[in-house]
Amino acid sequence: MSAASEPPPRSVSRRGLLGFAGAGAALTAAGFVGGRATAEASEASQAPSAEGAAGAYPFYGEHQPGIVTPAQDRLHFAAFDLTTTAREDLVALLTVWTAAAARMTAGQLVGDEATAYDSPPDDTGEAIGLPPSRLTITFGFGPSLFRDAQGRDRFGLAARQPKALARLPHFPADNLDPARSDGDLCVQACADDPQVAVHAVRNLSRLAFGTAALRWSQLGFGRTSSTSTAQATPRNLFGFKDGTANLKAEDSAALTEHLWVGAQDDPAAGWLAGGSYLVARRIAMTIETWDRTSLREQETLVGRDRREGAPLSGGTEFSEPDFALTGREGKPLMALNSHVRLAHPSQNDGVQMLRRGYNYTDGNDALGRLDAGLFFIAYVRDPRTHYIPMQTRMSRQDGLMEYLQHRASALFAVPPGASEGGHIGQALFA
Ligand SMILES: C=CC1=C(C)c2cc3[nH]c(cc4nc(cc5[nH]c(cc1n2)c(C)c5CCC(=O)O)C(CCC(=O)O)=C4C)c(C)c3C=C
Ligand SMILES: [Fe+2]
Repeated sequence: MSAASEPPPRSVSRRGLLGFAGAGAALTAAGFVGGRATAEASEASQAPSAEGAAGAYPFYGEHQPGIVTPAQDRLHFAAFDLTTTAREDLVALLTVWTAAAARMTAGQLVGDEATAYDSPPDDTGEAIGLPPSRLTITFGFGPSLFRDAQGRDRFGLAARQPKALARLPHFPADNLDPARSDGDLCVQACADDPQVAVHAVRNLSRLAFGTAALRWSQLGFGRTSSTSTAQATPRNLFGFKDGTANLKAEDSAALTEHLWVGAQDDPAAGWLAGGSYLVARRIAMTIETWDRTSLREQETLVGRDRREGAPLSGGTEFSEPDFALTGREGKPLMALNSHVRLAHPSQNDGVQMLRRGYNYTDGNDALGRLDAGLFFIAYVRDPRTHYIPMQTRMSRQDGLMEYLQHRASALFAVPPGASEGGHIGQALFA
């Protein structure tokens, strides 16, 4: 389903209370899927929250939600490592996660509120009474799910590992923290309310207890992209519009060409057809230095003007840059080391990506400098053609790199959407 035909969010309140086997029995999928109807919980009588802010996207569909879905305002991203060695535990986890994700995106609690008074509640509770807030939950599989660091087949899946799913290479100037990089599984939770996004990751993490453990996580605020032509372009922490020339949900031909994995892309990994690849990079921005840089220099490095986001070669925000145009001194108006020039499809064999990143701030250092930046997320059809060459070139030549540090990195294969009654990644295990 293209985003243009994606059903609009429904307005509901977070209160339906279909049954859910508690955390202890969480991984017995049947206990979850067959859940008991227990509509008598106290929250069920709460008044629905305000309409309008209450949009709900369906979880099931051809593609996973949270990719071409109009980017929400908040992010909670998490990577998990499996602690089990049993394939059936992995399948049970994906089954339980799928059902829980469908419930939470619909604005429901994950479990049965009518649990024994002396047991911990099935749902952690902090989203009770909150609307769905356009929550989407998107799951991905890391290379280490297929083979461990020694190349051993962990779950009998190695033969089906996509060729493009390998740890990203070390790029020039990378300064990565391994503890914040990679992971067997990932969960991207996006919503307009941070509490709803955090609730989603927290409950999925809780359901994984005994099967998978949180490896790293990242909060994001302020989307740094538009994924629909209906959205206004937001700004990143450098103060520039970000997302202008992004792939947009309405351009279904471009999505087919650059975003979705095709059925013939990798015959051994046919299970990924209709899915995509998710690149995650935690990029620290030295904003104090940036803030002491002239506007002229800032705009030259980006290649666009700060106010309108128009290319420096002229026009308005959505005008195509003219890389041949030169100024009075004979220099190109779009500098050779400008970010937009180096990232433009014309410099990258025509490839495009769907960017879906968020701003982040995580405190400050002893000198009072903010630990802030961009949690870069991009979805691509094939990272070998659509990300790695561009990143290599940008790491070497992009003038913005003087103000950036890539601190974490991960790549995940994002399976297609699940159908009702099935689970995420089901075709991988068939
Ligand atoms: C390798 C991919 C990219 C990384 C990493 C990246 C980091 C990054 N970008 C900005 C700010 C802007 N990026 C803009 C455009 C843009 N960036 C990429 C790719 C990466 N960016 C692409 C493909 C594009 C589109 C290029 C085009 O077709 O014109 C812009 C301009 C506005 C826009 O079109 O979105 C800004 C501003 C930062 C600050 C950053 C790392 C922190
Ligand atoms: Fe960029």
